[in-house]
Order: sequence, then C-alpha cells, then structure tokens
Amino acid sequence: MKRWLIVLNKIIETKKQEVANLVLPDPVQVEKVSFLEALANSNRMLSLIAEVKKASPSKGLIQRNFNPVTIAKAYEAGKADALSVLTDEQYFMGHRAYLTEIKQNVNLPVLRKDFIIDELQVEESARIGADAILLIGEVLEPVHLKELYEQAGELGLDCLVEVHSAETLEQILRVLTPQIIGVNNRNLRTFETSITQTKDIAPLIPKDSLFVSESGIYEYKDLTYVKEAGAKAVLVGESLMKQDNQQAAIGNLFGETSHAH
Ligand SMILES: O=C(O)c1ccccc1NCC(=O)[C@H](O)[C@H](O)COP(=O)(O)O
Repeated sequence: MKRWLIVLNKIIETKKQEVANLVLPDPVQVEKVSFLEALANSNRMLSLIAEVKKASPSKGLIQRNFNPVTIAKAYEAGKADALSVLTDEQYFMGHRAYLTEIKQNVNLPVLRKDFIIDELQVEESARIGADAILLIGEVLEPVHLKELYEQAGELGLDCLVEVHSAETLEQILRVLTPQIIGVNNRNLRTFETSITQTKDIAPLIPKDSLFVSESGIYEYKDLTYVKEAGAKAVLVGESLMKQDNQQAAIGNLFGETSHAH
C-alpha cells in the first residue's frame, strides 16, 4: 500500500483510540468569538485564517522555534481574521492545551484543526475553548457529519465543512447546506496541493455559504487566483509558519510590503 494512504488511515485509527480513552476536561472560561462573522467582515481582499502548525505529515517539522501563543499574537498583530490551531499531537505536534492558551491570550476566533470523528470530540472542543471545529467530508459519512454539525451548533460552535472533491461536496449538500465550506486544495490521500481545485469546485458552492480556499497558498498571485475563483477566505499554514516573523509573513502574502509580489 502507498505511504500516504497508510498515513491517513493511521490518523483515523489513532483518533478512534484517542476517543476510546478520552477524558473530557473541565470547561475553560473564555469569551466566545464568532468565527463566521469574523470571516464575513474582513477588511482585506480575502479573509485570512492563519494556522498555528508546528509540523505536518507531508512537510515534517515546519517551525523549530515554536511557541503557540507568540505565533498567535503575531498573527493577531498582522490582522489575521481568525486562527486555526492544530490540536493533533501525534502527526502535527499540536496539543489541545495550545488552543486554550491561545484563547486566553488572543481575541481572535479560533478553529480547532483536528480529525473530528465523534460526538465526544465536539464536546471536548467546546470545553477547551474553541469557537469552531473542522469537519472533513472525506473522513465522515454525510449523515454523521450532519449530526456532528448540529451538535456543534447547539454548543455554540461554528463548523468549517471541508471537502476536496466535487463528489464529496455533492453528497454533503444532499443532507446539509453548511454556512462555511472549505475546499482543501490538498488531496488528503496523496498530500499533493493544487489551487486549481478551488476553481474546479467553485461552481458547486451554494451562494449563501462562505467559501474558504485551504492549503497550498504561498504568494499573492495565489490569493488573486482563488479570489477570482470565488473564494471569500483563505486558510494558510505552512507558508506563514515557516517564516521567522509571522506578522511580517502576513504582510508579505498580501502584498502589503514594498518587496512583495
Ligand atoms: O498538512 C498535511 O500534511 C496534512 C496531511 C494530512 C491531512 C491533513 C493535512 N493538513 C491539514 C491541512 O489541510 C492544512 O493544515 C491547512 O489547510 C493549511 O495548509 P498549508 O497552508 O498548505 O499548510
């Protein structure tokens, strides 16, 4: 079997074990901030969800000098609209404590970026202080995704419903019209990224859903490409994380510094 297929299957197996052993933490007291509203009201050409991500299966270690709160504050100073925080420990070197610490120190809404497969993880997300969770279409059956989506709504969490393929989106739209839909330009089975995926899927995004383009965004021309394709927001991880100064990295990406694009 190919290495990448083994990795995705392994991640999901790990999540099943984690759920089986999950002890729910006491709820933290942090102020909820609307993820959806933040994305809908950006001052930039595209709203930015800036990702706090130390490592990934496709890139290995991305940032050696990793302090989640320092990075989140730099993103806030760079006027990101929202944050995405990896909480998976085994494959992304994240931690659920990072999300809580960030919520206690930064005023931006925070998406919990993990592989949510069970109701207990949705409850856990609310308790650790997340404002939103990721639900991955390629990982969840549509009916189960809808159940998790509704549970999240009852707990005051927004959902970023992510798809890679047109087929997955069509299946989800038969049972649910998500408020926020992300097209992941990364194929989770091959790990290859191509922003043409955003353009290919764009005609299928319902007009009332907020359209996010995720992964593989490195420079200003990528922003203009996905904007022209219809995206209203971008989720960017590696290209910001691998730089030394995350505030400046946002300015560079959006062409707000003299030497950009
Ligand atoms: O990033 C990976 O290698 C990865 C592998 C398997 C499943 C998910 C993976 N990443 C999650 C994401 O999609 C990204 O963290 C996110 O969209 C940001 O992407 P990028 O800007 O390319 O870091």
